[in-house]
Amino acid sequence: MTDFRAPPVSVTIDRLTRRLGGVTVLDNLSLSIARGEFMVILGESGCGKTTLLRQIAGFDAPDSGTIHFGERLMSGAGATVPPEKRNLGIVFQSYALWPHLSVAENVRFGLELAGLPTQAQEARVAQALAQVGLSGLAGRKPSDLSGGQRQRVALARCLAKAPGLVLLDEPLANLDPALRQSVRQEFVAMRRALGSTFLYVTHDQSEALALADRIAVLHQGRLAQCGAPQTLYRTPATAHVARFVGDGMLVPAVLLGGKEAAGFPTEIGGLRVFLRAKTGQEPGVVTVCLRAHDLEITPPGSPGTLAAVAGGAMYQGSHWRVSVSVPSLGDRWLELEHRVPPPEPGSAIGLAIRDGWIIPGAE
Ligand SMILES: Nc1ncnc2c1ncn2[C@@H]1O[C@H](COP(=O)(O)OP(=O)(O)OP(=O)(O)O)[C@@H](O)[C@H]1O
Repeated sequence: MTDFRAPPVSVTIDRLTRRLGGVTVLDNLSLSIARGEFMVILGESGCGKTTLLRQIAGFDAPDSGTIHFGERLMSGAGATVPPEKRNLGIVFQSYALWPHLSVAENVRFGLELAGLPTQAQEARVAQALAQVGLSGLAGRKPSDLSGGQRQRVALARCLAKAPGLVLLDEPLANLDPALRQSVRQEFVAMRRALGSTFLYVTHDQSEALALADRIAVLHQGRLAQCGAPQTLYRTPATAHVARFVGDGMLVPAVLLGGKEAAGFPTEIGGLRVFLRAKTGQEPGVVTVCLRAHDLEITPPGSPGTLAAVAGGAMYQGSHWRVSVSVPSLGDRWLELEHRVPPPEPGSAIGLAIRDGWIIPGAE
């Protein structure tokens, strides 16, 4: 069979600004997505994710800034290439299927518009439906499908079209947790089958961490950080990213000096520990991001630990998630992962800090 897939495109967003109803929804945003990359746009509700996707799809034009696909100017600087001329596949959370058409007709719809010969259309539809496991349901109407099956039809439509760029707007939002996991796997398979560039919008950090080559965190219409999932998790650029990706706990601290063999000497609540920091971080008051697995309960009074008090614990299967309160940090509550039954609430404990990341700059 001939390869009908469109080559993946790169997307370059340069200083894009969009104001809506007097609010700057996208604020001087620049972002480059490589050919064939799986980029996830992550951010809380209202940060501008859908507005950005609409800009890339060509449903809306920017106030300033440009969008290029490869070398080709798509939006801004006088250009407005309409959505149907952008060779896109779009998967919405609402599925956006035609209710009066069958599953196969929905998948075929875009191919008819593209003027593909009937036989080639049939072949692509059959192949796409087989890929998402819906061959047996080709004649059904969308109303006779489950939510997961409907979303698979939307994926099949995308597969059949084989575009250079696939945009996905919260595609799992309407599915229950069990289905989410399996449809998520479909995205991975679809990406492998198409080789297209994927741009996936979500507010769900676990989806982002699981799927992305790189994650772009959007905060109030600006790019807070863009990098590989591990980079965002281990070295968040801002307090917002630390909290939003991996539920980082933020504590005040004092960086005491430059890097030593064990790391950057830092004082947290009166305890001297060695942490990670960006090269060139100035000593002084800083904010530290701690993860639950960086903390450890020790016997009370153990050397090199903070005096703390055990709080409640929640059993999570492989471990307990335990809350502890630290008097020298103003009775701040921290959470940690504990592999054996935890101490009774109210018990005095020691708290060891094994790792932590100093948020760059003074916050
Ligand atoms: N046409 C409009 N007029 C005025 N404000 C708008 C308009 N469209 C969007 N906004 C505002 O712009 C902001 C960003 O909206 P957008 O839909 O892009 O956010 P989002 O990150 O996709 O949120 P969600 O995850 O809830 O879908 C919101 O505060 C929204 O209220």
